[in-house]
Formats: sequence, structure tokens, C-alpha cells
Amino acid sequence: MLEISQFKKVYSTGFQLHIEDLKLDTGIHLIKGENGSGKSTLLKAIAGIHDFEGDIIWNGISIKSSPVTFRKKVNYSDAEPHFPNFLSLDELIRFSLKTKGGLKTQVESLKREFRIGDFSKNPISSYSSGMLKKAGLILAFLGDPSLIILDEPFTTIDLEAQEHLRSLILNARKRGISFLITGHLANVESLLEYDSILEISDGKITET
Ligand SMILES: Nc1ncnc2c1ncn2[C@@H]1O[C@H](COP(=O)(O)OP(=O)(O)OP(=O)(O)O)[C@@H](O)[C@H]1O
Repeated sequence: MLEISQFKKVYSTGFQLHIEDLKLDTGIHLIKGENGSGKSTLLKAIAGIHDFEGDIIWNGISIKSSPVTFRKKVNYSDAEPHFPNFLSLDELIRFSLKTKGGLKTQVESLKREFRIGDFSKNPISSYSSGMLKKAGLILAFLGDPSLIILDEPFTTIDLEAQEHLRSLILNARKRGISFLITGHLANVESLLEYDSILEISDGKITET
């Protein structure tokens, strides 16, 4: 279960996001909201990228008191991934395997599913935006996460990759992995069956 309590994030621009108390069971959860409503802000806080007031607990592990254990269990893919340009995807994967664990067979199967092939040897600077997105998605599935956070996962990638991603999510869900997903596409609600749909607006989150 994901538990968010007394959450507060304030930017210097004046934007604020407050979540008094939110509990989400194991499952696939969609977070909707207009541009600039705070979806990425919340996901980045849960992924341990942004600091915030309050606490976020995943299956009893607090990001504040046990950040390393928390991050081993929670993986994240950015809406627009950024990686050091001089590294290759293979190097990023090796780093992820060292820090988060994971099997070479898992890597090969993910690279096959997303049709990355040998391109993973090339530096990130040579990647198209779709390839970059696929790189971020592959890294988000590596290791042994029990929660995978995917910010706008279905944008930028082609229809075939969208279908592979859909199957990956459904298969992982069967193995007990939970997902927090944001989406902009009009059809994102029909792409998957969600256990809950939440909406962020006016700096607050509500279940729809
Ligand atoms: N690092 C930052 N510093 C200051 N303000 C920020 C920062 N990141 C985001 N914001 C502001 O916080 C608000 C929420 O942004 P956020 O990226 O979380 O929205 P979003 O719902 O993910 O938007 P989109 O759908 O456009 O991706 C916006 O007003 C944005 O300008």
C-alpha cells in the first residue's frame, strides 16, 4: 500500500500541492490533471527526486527514514527522460543492475520487446525522442521493483511500443507489481483497466 501523509510541496513560483492523507492499495492507478496541475511534481516526490514536507510510505517503508530500501522497491520513468549524453543505454543498464539488481535475461527481453537491438551500444546523444523514452521505460522495469511510476508512458512512443508497454504493465501487475501512471492522451483511460483514477486540480488530489 502507498500512504502519503501531510504532503506539501511549494515552489518559488507560488505553485503548491497539498495531500493531507492518501492511501492506494496494490494495483494500477491513473493520475490525471491539466498541464501544470502537479502530476509530475507528485511522481518525482514519490520517486525520491524532489524533496517535500510530510511522508510517503510504500509497503511500510518510509522514503524519509529508509530512502535506500524505498528506492530499491520504487522505479521511475520520466515523461521526458534526460540521461548524460556521453553514456550508452547499455552503460545505464549496467549501472542500474549494480545498484538495483536484476537479471541479464530481463534486460535482453526488455530490449527485444522495445526493439532497441544493438542500438543500446550508442551514446544517448544519438537517440531520437522515442528511443530515449524507450530507454527510460526499460530502466523503470529493471530490478525487482514492487511499484513502478510511469510519467506519461504512452506519449512519444509508436503504436507497436505502446502495445508492448501495455502487455508489460499487465504482466507485471499479475506478478503483484503496482503502477502509478499519468496520462494526457484522450485514450489513456481506455488503454488499461485502472484500480483507481485520481485527479489533481487546484493543488489537491481527489479520487474520481
Ligand atoms: N522545478 C520547478 N521549480 C518551480 N516551479 C516548478 C518546477 N517544476 C514544476 N513547477 C511548477 O509546478 C507546477 C506543476 O508542474 P508539474 O510539472 O508538476 O505539472 P504537470 O501536471 O506534470 O504538467 P504537464 O501535464 O504539463 O506535464 C507548474 O506550475 C510548474 O510551472
